[in-house]
Amino acid sequence: MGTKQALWAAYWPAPAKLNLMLRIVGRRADGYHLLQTVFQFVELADKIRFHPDASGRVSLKHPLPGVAEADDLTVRAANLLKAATGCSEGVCIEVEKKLPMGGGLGGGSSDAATVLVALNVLWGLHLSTEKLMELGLSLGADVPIFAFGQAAWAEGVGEKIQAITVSEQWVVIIKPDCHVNTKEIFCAEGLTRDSKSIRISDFTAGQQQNDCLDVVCQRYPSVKDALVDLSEFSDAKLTGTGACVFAQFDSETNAISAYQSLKAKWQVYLTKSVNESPLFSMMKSGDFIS
Ligand SMILES: C[C@@](CO)(OP(=O)(O)O)[C@H](O)COP(=O)(O)OP(=O)(O)OC[C@H]1O[C@@H](n2ccc(N)nc2=O)[C@H](O)[C@@H]1O
Ligand SMILES: Nc1ncnc2c1ncn2[C@@H]1O[C@H](COP(=O)(O)OP(=O)(O)O)[C@@H](O)[C@H]1O
Repeated sequence: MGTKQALWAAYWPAPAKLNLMLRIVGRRADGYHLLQTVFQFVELADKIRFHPDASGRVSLKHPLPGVAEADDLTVRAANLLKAATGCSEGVCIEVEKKLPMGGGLGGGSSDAATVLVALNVLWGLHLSTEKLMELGLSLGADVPIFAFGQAAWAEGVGEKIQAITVSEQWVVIIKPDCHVNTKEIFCAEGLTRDSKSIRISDFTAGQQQNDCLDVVCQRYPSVKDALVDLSEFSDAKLTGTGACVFAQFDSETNAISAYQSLKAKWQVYLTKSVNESPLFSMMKSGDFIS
């Protein structure tokens, strides 16, 4: 890893995730749904920089519109780390937001995980990945996968995680102009909640449905429109509870051509899927971007 100075000057990536499939296989006593899902990362990422604060306070350089500073997942993650370790350090967190909020790409959860992983290094806390994942789970169901950092098969509410290798491809993502409320989808009457549990080999053999798809398309017509438009180019899927939809391409030329055609009508992103989170790739390579 780089020198202390290089680490404090670095921009730490907080990548988006895709759910390559999502099955709802049951429900816990507290109402939370039991899932089977496959997570993979993409190179598209928020970027986070940390500035030491001798006062011991945790603050944000640029609060996000519509999110109170104390509710921001990055601030909550840093305060959680302090409470769990008794660390008296302070930090000002600077987030360069690239990921659309509330789009099913997990940006807030990823920001929180990057704060946990980065401050563990910057503050010299030496917490294990398992401990960071456990702390992350108390912030949100999607935080542990980002602290784990490898594409994974996940069960439970997303906390029982097993690394898998899936093919890395070019990806085109459309963010429809709507905000899907995750809670509303999980509360919907028509939601499939009794899918049969499958094995990883079933997923590999092609069982890759997203059980939220029908309910999301009924309630959010622009998600359905985006799926129809993207399907012209490749198999299109919903990530998580949406609103984003994505398609994978093994040819860069085909991905660029889809991106070019769609961008007149949609907010669209061209990126690559990766099995190792760019956060972990950066830490392993020691190639810190400042
Ligand atoms: C569905 C997934 C798949 O990756 O992603 P998103 O598309 O939302 O990002 C996640 O499990 C989302 O996890 P997370 O982002 O932490 O969910 P939250 O916003 O906390 O959930 C909002 C509400 O949805 C319901 N909920 C959420 C997750 C779950 N497994 N069962 C549920 O019933 C609960 O009522 C919860 O209060
Ligand atoms: N640092 C953060 N970045 C994004 N959203 C945040 C953050 N902190 C709190 N939030 C809240 O979390 C919600 C979900 O954000 P996000 O993780 O981007 O979406 P999703 O879970 O659909 O992928 C946002 O609408 C916002 O209110």
